[in-house]
Amino acid sequence: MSKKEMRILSTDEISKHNKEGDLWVVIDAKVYDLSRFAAMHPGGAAVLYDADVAGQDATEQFFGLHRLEVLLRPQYARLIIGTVQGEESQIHVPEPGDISQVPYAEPTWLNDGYFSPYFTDSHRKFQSAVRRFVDEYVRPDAQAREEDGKRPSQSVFDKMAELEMHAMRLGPGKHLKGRRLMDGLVEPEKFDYFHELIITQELARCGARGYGDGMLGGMVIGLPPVLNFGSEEVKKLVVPDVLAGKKFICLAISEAFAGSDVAGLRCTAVKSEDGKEWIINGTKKWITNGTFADWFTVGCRTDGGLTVILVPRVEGVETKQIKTSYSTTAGTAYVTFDNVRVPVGYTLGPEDGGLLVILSNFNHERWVMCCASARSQRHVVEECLKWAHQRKAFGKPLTGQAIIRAKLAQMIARVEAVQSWLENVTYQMCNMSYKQQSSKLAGQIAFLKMYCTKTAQQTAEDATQVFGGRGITRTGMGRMIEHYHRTVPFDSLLGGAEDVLGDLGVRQAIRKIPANTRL
Ligand code: HEM
Repeated sequence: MSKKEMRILSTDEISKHNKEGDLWVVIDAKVYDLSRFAAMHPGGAAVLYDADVAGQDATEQFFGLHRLEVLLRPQYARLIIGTVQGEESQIHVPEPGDISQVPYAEPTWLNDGYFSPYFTDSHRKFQSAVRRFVDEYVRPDAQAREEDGKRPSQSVFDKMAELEMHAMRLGPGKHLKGRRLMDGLVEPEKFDYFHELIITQELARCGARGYGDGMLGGMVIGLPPVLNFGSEEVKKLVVPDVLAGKKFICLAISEAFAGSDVAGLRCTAVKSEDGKEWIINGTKKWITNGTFADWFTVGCRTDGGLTVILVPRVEGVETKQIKTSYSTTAGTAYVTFDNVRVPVGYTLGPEDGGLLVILSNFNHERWVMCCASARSQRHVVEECLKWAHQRKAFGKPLTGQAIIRAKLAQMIARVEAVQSWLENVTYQMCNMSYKQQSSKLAGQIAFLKMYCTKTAQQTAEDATQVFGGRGITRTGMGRMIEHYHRTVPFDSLLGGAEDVLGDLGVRQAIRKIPANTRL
């Protein structure tokens, strides 16, 4: 209905429409005609004929039971016939790009009146553009694909490619040279890890974990070995199409036989008699984006150790979807290589020196996961604050219960700690050479990831208690919490299991204790 046709209705008039076949309800100063909808209402017709609802202002009841997004669906927005005389809508409908005004819903650097030693004007402009883009194009696709399990839409990949977002997700480096980043907002040489953190955190706000990995998680970990260790010929073959979002690549290391223990891999590569080809046999498991990948960066056992080899989807390569507890939109695959022949020129890094190739990428991969995990955790804090504020139980909002406030306190403290530590590590990355990062940050990043994912799980547990039954329901008020609680273990396993990482950090620290130190 156009604004012109909107009627201004008195509360007296509205209250007369309070029965079956003639039912009006007020929500946030807008009058909804539910006469025909009542029979189709998912919550049943009876609740709408209640004396407190029919012909009355049911705003509070509505928001105790539904998310704001319900009212924004076009089929429901059409039910509005007018507004209440002398009243104005009080509820803010977020616009693409908006910064949330809920305390702790944003990292401090994005809140008015707070300061940051790390984020510059360039980062702020960049954040604002990325958020608008994600709100407009990525979030709707994320929610739809998370439901139907298909991979992220090609139209979204294409739009991201126009802005060079795929290239930026690999971090600062030579691969950005000559590219127009975010419509020219950042010069390639000025792009740093804080810009990358922003992209990762903005994407994580979609609250769709399977989609988050489907959104080329495989590229973020599978392409760096090509960029850093591939021949010029191989790079030319692979990099342009992958960064244009036209072809897909994944990292294929873990197997049913070996996960964190990369030295125990069983997939083999042997040279053909003429020495010109590798012949690859074996299997890989949990390969993100594997179902739709055109290229696989594969860790293989060779005569003298491990070798990383780029494998195209050729004869002998097969991929099967693995059903995990997040959606199939991530394209998690079981991959089999059956006498697959690839040119020896596709070797990435030194023959038998693959361990270095694999390890060299771990810090960045884990740091990316920390960025996403910290932001998802914050999204849950926002959901809990909003819910506790609008939901009434025992005659008062949930925020009136001390036990709920205590849970919120822990959640907020955890997410603030995680983000502050993350920003510190990111600052170190911006100022260290790659070599320095490997020696000084491997332990820091391992601990940070361990801490991010431990606190994430505590927050998932607390949030589920705060939401009650809704926290275990896939639709409605608690759907974000149900999703988070179900998918939170992914971060604690992918890129290095929590306990393995903690141990790695301690072992590195022990090695660096000066030999001449004593209590
Ligand atoms: C414009 C008006 C309304 C629309 C479009 C609407 C729509 C919906 C939808 C789509 C659901 C499914 C759950 C979800 O997606 O959140 C639902 C559930 C429900 N609705 Fe409504 N509704 C309206 C008004 C009301 C009002 C005024 C009440 C007041 C009592 C109410 C009570 C319920 C209940 C009890 C449920 C079940 C909630 C649950 O399973 O947790 N609805 N409604």
